[in-house]
Amino acid sequence: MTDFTAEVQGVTKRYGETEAVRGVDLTLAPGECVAMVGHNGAGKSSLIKLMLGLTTPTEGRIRVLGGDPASAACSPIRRRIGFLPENVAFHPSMTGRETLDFYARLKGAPCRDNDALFEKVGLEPAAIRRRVSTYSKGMRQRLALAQALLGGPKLLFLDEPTTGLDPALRQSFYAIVAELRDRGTTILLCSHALTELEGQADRVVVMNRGRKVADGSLATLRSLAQLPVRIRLTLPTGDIDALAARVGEGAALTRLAGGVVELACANDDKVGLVRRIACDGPTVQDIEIVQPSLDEMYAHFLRREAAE
Ligand SMILES: Nc1ncnc2c1ncn2[C@@H]1O[C@H](COP(=O)(O)OP(=O)(O)OP(=O)(O)O)[C@@H](O)[C@H]1O
Repeated sequence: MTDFTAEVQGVTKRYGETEAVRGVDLTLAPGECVAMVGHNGAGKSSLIKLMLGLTTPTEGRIRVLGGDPASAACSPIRRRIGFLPENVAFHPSMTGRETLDFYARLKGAPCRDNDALFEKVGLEPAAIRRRVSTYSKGMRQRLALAQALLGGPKLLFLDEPTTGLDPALRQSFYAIVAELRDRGTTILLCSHALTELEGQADRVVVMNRGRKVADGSLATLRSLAQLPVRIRLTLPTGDIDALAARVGEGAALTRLAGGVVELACANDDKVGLVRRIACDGPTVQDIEIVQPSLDEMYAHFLRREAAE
């Protein structure tokens, strides 16, 4: 018996000549929210389909909620899994309520819980009565999320859930994700919108051409990547030369627009550098420390993989 909600061990998935997933090990612990990132064709959807039991591994082993998700005996397990696919297509002539009732029956979930689900995802009663063909992209995505939440899943797969949503909708979407995670739902979230994943995920898994090339918390990935930290300073233009003399060669200095200067240094050097600047140095009006973004770390791990 394993403590993990999902466990992928040495899994390879081949479609003919194409190796979509190559020797991947991955675990999802109960209540964890894990972000999976990777280029188009990196193998993210293939991995999700394997964990859903829609396909079977060419090599390796998968356990989800204590069983093999693809086995016929595990349909009770599959009922505890929610899935929001990348491109959701609902029948246009069905109303929101008819659609959710239909999926509830397929999943063996009680239709009486659907009103609570509509409320959770923010679909108003008037919208529920309308045909899906009249829905905006945001409303369709809310309905898709309600569909994924049918039956109160213990494990939730969200494939590109916020594509095409406006910033306010994305925020409300992530608020729902945070609430689910707080209640113990394990979540695997795929996205290309790396910046918005920062602060949402406990762990980030980076996929490249079917392989897992990095796996850890943002802090772990930052320390592995050893990318420079940027210190942005606003100061009078006349003081920039004095600043350059003071920081010496320990940090690369770049002049940005609006009297802003950026210093790039190793993370371990940043506190010492800020002290040197602050002590009787040039007149600094503002200071901002910018950690490497998930975009930069992602690019770093892909470069490293290519070099290897
Ligand atoms: N059913 C299939 N038959 C043949 N090849 C497939 C099949 N499904 C996926 N592939 C191939 O496997 C590789 C991985 O595809 P996958 O859809 O898993 O990537 P992805 O990371 O989800 O990409 P995207 O971000 O574009 O959704 C790609 O080369 C794709 O063409």
